[in-house]
Order: sequence, then structure tokens, then C-alpha cells
Amino acid sequence: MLHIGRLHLITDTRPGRDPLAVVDAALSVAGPELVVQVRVEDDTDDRTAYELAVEVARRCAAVGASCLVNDRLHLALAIGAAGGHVGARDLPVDAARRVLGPAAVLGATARDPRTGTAAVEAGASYLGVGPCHATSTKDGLPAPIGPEGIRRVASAVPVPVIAIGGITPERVPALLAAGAYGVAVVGAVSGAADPAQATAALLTALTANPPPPQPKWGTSPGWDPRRGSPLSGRGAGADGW
Ligand SMILES: Cc1ncc(COP(=O)(O)OP(=O)(O)O)c(N)n1
Ligand SMILES: Cc1nc(C(=O)O)sc1CCOP(=O)(O)O
Ligand SMILES: [Mg+2]
Repeated sequence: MLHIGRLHLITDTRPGRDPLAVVDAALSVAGPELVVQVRVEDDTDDRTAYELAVEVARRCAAVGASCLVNDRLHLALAIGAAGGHVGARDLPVDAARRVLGPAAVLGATARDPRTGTAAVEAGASYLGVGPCHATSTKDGLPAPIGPEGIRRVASAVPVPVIAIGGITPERVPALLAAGAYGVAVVGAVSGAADPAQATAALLTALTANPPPPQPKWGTSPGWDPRRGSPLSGRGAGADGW
């Protein structure tokens, strides 16, 4: 089974931010424990996104941390990232899996058990589930689902759940108790006066609350290349798999 880190730092590329300085600070504290997800604004051109992703991947590689790319899977492939993350308006999970291949980490956004189960069946390695709490980082999200929303999804799927949206160290214990394996943050680190100290506080909250053993994760169907492509006419159920 793939190893997936428990603390995901998502880059903040809004005007006035310095995503690489924040990544450097977080990596200096978390090292290989950290997953950095490269996420850029929708109107950022691919060249700019690529240049940021190259720098993030280089920094991650230097300390053994993982780098994922949000949405733009061609960039994930181009920079040799560990994988990518997709949501409802991105490539469907099965298509994303075909792009990235069977060995990659593939995250998918889910807000309820039905979507989460479908994403796992389609090949997701982990689920990003939220928004757990109100966030000022992203507009247009549905109402927060809280720890109870995490519990509903986590109890339904055989893959790690990464809680997202308004995460702070103080909120971590309730989310882990609800079944989250880890957390993804933007503002808690990027908006902090001291991003290194903020990273340390999140790591402390996570390690003080280790996840319970999850034998069910080993049973995840993950991605089965025998499913073929929708374009090939082959697929789960079509010939009895
Ligand atoms: C860990 C994690 N969870 C959820 C998301 C959100 O992805 P998505 O719904 O595709 O929205 P955008 O981030 O693309 O705006 C995420 N990126 N990471
Ligand atoms: C990018 C993103 N996706 C979300 C979702 O719920 O799908 S919440 C979110 C932003 C998270 O930022 P912060 O840690 O500052 O709240
Ligand atoms: Mg997306």
C-alpha cells in the first residue's frame, strides 16, 4: 500500500503570498512527514504553475517529503510528482488514474459517503473531505460538515481521509476522533506569523492523536488496470469483474 503523509500543506498563491518561503519553513520542521500539494489560482498559466511546481518538488525531494499537484495532472507527470488531487470539476477519478498510472498517489475530493465510495471504486488512494469548518481561503464551498461529516465518510471508505477547511491545531483532535487520518491546510500555515511554528503545532496535534489501526485500508480496490478505459468499452461489471 502507498504511504500517504498525515499533514498536507496546500500552496497559497494568492497575490501577496510567498508560497516557496512557506514551503521552506514547513519543510524545515516537518521534513519527510509533509505532503506539499501545489495548488495555483485558476487563472494562473501553465508555465507559471510548472515553474512553481518544479521548485516545490525540488525542495520536497531534498528532505524526502512528497509533492502532489492539484488539478493539473500533466504538471504532476512533468515534474515527477508523487501524484495529484482532483475534485468535482476536474478529470473524473478513473480518468485521472489512467493519466497518473497505478503507482501514483491520487487524491479525490468527497463531501459525502456516496461520492467518497465512488471515488475509491474509481481509483482514489485517499479522500480530501470538507469543508470541515468555515474557510476564508476558497469561495463557493458548501456549508461546513464538521467532525460528523468526516465520520460519515471515513466510516464508509477503505482509504485514508484527509480533513480540509478551516483546520487549526485545536480542531485536529475532534477530526481525528471522527476518523480522519490527517489534515490539509492552507491558512493555518500560510497565514501564520511564523509558518514553521504553525507547522510544528499541527504536527504535534497529529502525533498526539495517532490514527487507530486501519486494516480495512489494505482492502481498498484502488485502481485495477483490467477495468480498462471507458473508450475501450471494457469496465467493471461489463464482463463480470
Ligand atoms: C486534500 C484536498 N482536499 C480537497 C481539495 C479540493 O479539491 P477541489 O474540490 O478540486 O478544489 P480545488 O482545490 O481544485 O479548488 C484539495 N485541493 N485538497
Ligand atoms: C482548497 C480547499 N478545498 C476545500 C474543500 O472543502 O474542498 S477547503 C479549501 C481551502 C482550505 O484552506 P484553509 O486551510 O485556509 O481553510
Ligand atoms: Mg480541483
